[in-house]
Amino acid sequence: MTDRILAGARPRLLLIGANGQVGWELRRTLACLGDVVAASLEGEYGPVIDLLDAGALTRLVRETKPDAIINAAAYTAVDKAETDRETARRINADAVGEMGGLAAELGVPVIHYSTDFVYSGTIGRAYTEDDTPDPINVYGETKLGGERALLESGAKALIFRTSWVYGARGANFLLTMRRLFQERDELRVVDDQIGSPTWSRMLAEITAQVLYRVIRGDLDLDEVGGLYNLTGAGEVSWYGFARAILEASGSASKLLPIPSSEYQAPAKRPMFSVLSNRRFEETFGLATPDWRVSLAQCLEELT
Ligand SMILES: NC(=O)C1=CN([C@@H]2O[C@H](COP(=O)(O)OP(=O)(O)OC[C@H]3O[C@@H](n4cnc5c(N)ncnc54)[C@H](OP(=O)(O)O)[C@@H]3O)[C@@H](O)[C@H]2O)C=CC1
Ligand SMILES: Cc1cn([C@H]2C[C@H](O)[C@@H](COP(=O)(O)OP(=O)(O)O[C@H]3O[C@@H](C)C(=O)[C@@H](O)[C@H]3O)O2)c(=O)[nH]c1=O
Repeated sequence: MTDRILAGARPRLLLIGANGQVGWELRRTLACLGDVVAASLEGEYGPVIDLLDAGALTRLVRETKPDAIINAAAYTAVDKAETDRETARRINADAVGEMGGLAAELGVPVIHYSTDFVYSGTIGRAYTEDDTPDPINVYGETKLGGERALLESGAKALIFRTSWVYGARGANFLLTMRRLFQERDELRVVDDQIGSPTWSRMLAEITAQVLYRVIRGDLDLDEVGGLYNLTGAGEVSWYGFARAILEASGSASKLLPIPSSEYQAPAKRPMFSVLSNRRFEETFGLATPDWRVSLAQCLEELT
């Protein structure tokens, strides 16, 4: 707990990446916990922050003097990252390490997100936090770099490794499928990549529940800080996820399962990247809903 909070002030929460899928939900959810300084690339809801601008993060953090930093910014264009490694590395790894250093200087916690793509997807069972990462694409490599840089920075940090994030806004598989079902009579989707879809709102809400306890001093990150898997419960292929979206949409489009070999993309994707949430559940006493439950709730908003 910072001196400001001990003195009775409302926590000041610096949210970075406030206009992304998860960031947009966090801006609303975190408002219950304190005053949110919602920074983003274009400055839609607060200060502008470009993580590629050397010195900008330091200026923002020193000016804001936050009681906690929540980082939802990232380079998430998986295919583009293959030919834009340097930019992805600076945003996903270097800036995250810098954030950790600044948080350590102020003695405030950082919450950050990582991905199932730190794994190759060849282990054949749900990954635990003890499994050794072995990314097979540039995005995954740079996100792994960010995890390590943050853990080595000396900051009190929570890293939530999540997967297959979707929601009612932003660039995501749910919205892409809904658009394509309108535009095309037939759609082919890979049926041999398995993972766990995660609703951006659910992730934001569960983050807020944990952060509430951290800010109050009920959870000590010297004890429980570190890496946690945190995804929607259950597993499905992209095809299975698309089918659930199709069935809810009432579209007459035809949906065909295909093997990954028939879907050409610049970046390789893991074939089985289900993550076990057990460590998160046991540590924080919270469990995520099955992906079908969250999908239905998200779709209620879109209809
Ligand atoms: N999407 C997914 O399926 C998954 C995401 N994650 C992780 O979850 C977190 C949140 O992801 P999600 O919300 O889906 O991602 P989004 O791509 O929706 O949001 C990322 C945000 O980062 C911003 N950003 C990009 N470059 C910069 C920069 N140079 N400076 C400042 N901001 C920048 C983007 O701005 P702009 O929109 O203006 O480009 C965007 O608002 C990330 O850490 C991601 O790696 C983990 C697993 C799955
Ligand atoms: C649009 C489309 C995609 N696909 C396949 C391609 C890919 O294997 C899978 C998902 O495609 P997308 O490009 O939407 O998603 P992708 O960029 O692979 O999603 C990943 O994003 C990053 C940020 C993460 O961290 C991961 O957890 C994961 O969510 O579906 C089809 O088979 N048919 C289609 O028509």
